[in-house]
Amino acid sequence: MTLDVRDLAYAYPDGTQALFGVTLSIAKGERVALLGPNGAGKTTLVMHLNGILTAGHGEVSVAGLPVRKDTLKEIRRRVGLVFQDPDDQLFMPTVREDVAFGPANMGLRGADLEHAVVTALEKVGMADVIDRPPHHLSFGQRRRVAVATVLAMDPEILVLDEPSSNLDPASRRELAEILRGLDVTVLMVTHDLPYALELCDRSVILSGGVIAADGPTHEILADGDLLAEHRLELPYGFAVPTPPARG
Ligand SMILES: Nc1ncnc2c1ncn2[C@@H]1O[C@H](COP(=O)(O)OP(=O)(O)OP(=O)(O)O)[C@@H](O)[C@H]1O
Repeated sequence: MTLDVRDLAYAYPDGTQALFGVTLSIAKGERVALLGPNGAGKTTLVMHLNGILTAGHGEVSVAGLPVRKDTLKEIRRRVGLVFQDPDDQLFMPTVREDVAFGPANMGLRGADLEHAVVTALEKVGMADVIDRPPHHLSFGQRRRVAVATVLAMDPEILVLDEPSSNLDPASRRELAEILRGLDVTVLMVTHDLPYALELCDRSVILSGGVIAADGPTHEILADGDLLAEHRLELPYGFAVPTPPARG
């Protein structure tokens, strides 16, 4: 398994219990959507995946390596977290330096470093902005560069928080094409149910700090009662297509 979360429970220091024993496994190459209403615990779960939070009960491991204080450096290489706001991720004078930051920290230098940077930017179609300051780019371009900053580390799993938010329809579609084309395991937190359907065969609903459903996205999105129970809504008039029969 690329990601293994076992019985993870977590309460914030003020006593708010955000997770109540979450168990979730993701196999290599899967793309999984993490759905759920506001306050469900999605961000809290994601913050455990690369050790921003570690104080909970239970265990998280990435490609067999448990997330602990002494493994954090390697865990942060293995888990590429793309925040909702690219400006939380881009802080260097140029795109090149931002994308180089992670691999340089891992010890890459010279031609190897340049190769990692250029390859990551090519994967998101942003190689032509390599010398530009990130703050001169559009929001959609900055989001793609933010994806490149983590791809440059060659992660085991790419974790995206609301990847389609604030994107215009064309940028939204282009990012979906980029994500579909990557050869990487993906966990994507989203409120955008059509995006989950487009990109992820499997969806998990987290609600009230527990996993309420885990299954094929088209089945979950076709279950109106399940969606309503967890405050999930498809856009008006959106029909979930029936998947082709297997076998
Ligand atoms: N720093 C904090 N201190 C105390 N409670 C917190 C803190 N951060 C989040 N919480 C609480 O933990 C619970 C889970 O929040 P979390 O942010 O993980 O939900 P979420 O599913 O990501 O929601 P959203 O869709 O709104 O981003 C909520 O009850 C929230 O109020």
